[in-house]
Amino acid sequence: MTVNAPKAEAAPEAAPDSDTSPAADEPGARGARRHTALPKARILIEALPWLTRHHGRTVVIKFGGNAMVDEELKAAFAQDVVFLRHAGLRPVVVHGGGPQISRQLARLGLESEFKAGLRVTTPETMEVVRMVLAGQVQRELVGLLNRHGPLAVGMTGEDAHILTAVKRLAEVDGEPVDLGRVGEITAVETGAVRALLDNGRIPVISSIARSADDDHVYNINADTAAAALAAALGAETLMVLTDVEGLYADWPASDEVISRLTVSELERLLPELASGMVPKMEGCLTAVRNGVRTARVIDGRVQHSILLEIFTDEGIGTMVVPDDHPVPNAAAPAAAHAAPTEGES
Ligand SMILES: Nc1ncnc2c1ncn2[C@@H]1O[C@H](COP(=O)(O)OP(=O)(O)O)[C@@H](O)[C@H]1O
Ligand SMILES: CC(=O)N[C@@H](CCC(=O)OP(=O)(O)O)C(=O)O
Repeated sequence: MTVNAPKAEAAPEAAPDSDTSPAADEPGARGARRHTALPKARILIEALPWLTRHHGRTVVIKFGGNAMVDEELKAAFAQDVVFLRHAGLRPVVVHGGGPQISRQLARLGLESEFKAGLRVTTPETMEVVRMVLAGQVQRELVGLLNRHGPLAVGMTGEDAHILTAVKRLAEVDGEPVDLGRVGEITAVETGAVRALLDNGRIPVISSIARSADDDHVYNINADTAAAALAAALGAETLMVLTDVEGLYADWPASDEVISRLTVSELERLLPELASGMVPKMEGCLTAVRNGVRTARVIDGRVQHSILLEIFTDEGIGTMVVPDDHPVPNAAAPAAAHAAPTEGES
């Protein structure tokens, strides 16, 4: 048994502890090292209420194509998700890749056209969507996560009937508009996702759905797919990572972020929102209406934004809560995301 060692167990990649070196054996050296490690212990202890609160809970994280800004951010995203998994949560990643799809279409000389915020998807476009989401973006995320161990398993909504959809029409100026192979989710089959979670894995899901007649596949907005999955899994939290700080109250005129919204407040606000935020906020609304405890839109450009959101009272972004969700103590710092108390997240 090691008593009062500066570190009971070295991190796998850390240099071997220098306990046995002559310098470390000098009486002052041990005391000083213990002292310098204390802030780390405090940070860990600060996270205890959140760790307790979220243990064993499912968190669906939507990683948007616009938030995948650089290699460092993507690596930090993967670290956060693996951290959640090792902290006893059950993270599920649903990813987008809109900009990546548009780039590939441009390379092929195909145009990207959006109506009501959704990509007009011809059968030819659908092939590119599937190739980019399942063959590139998903593979990259799975690879980044699996640098930390055999954790992530990639799937699309087609696999094991996870997502089934029917054709979705958009509405533009009050008129129905045909978007081609864009789908509206009609059923979510969570068996395969739950089995992976029970097995300690991290499912990484591309936003593509099968059609009920198995005739073809549908392009699904990734925010919508993440929200449907969060609801079907009975997730604790839906976390949408994007390229802005959260929902701006008066975008683009001001950058004042709305930190907390109830379902009723969001319902009133929704008709006024501009296109990028519409699927996100509709998704948050659907998720919370269907039992997800909180849905959050956070800034994916901030390194470790997921950990900040889950484990600290420095929560960032916009949080959507049920109407009867307890209002946090207004006197507490960062009131919208203050430390969890009974019934709070
Ligand atoms: N009220 C709003 N608050 C914040 N962003 C908004 C708002 N209305 C529209 N947007 C736009 O929505 C964008 C995010 O949506 P999107 O580009 O689809 O991102 P992602 O790829 O992460 O899904 C922002 O970059 C911003 O331009
Ligand atoms: C129907 C529809 O618009 N599908 C999206 C799917 C990807 C997506 O949603 O990616 P982001 O999350 O990065 O925006 C698209 O084709 O761009």
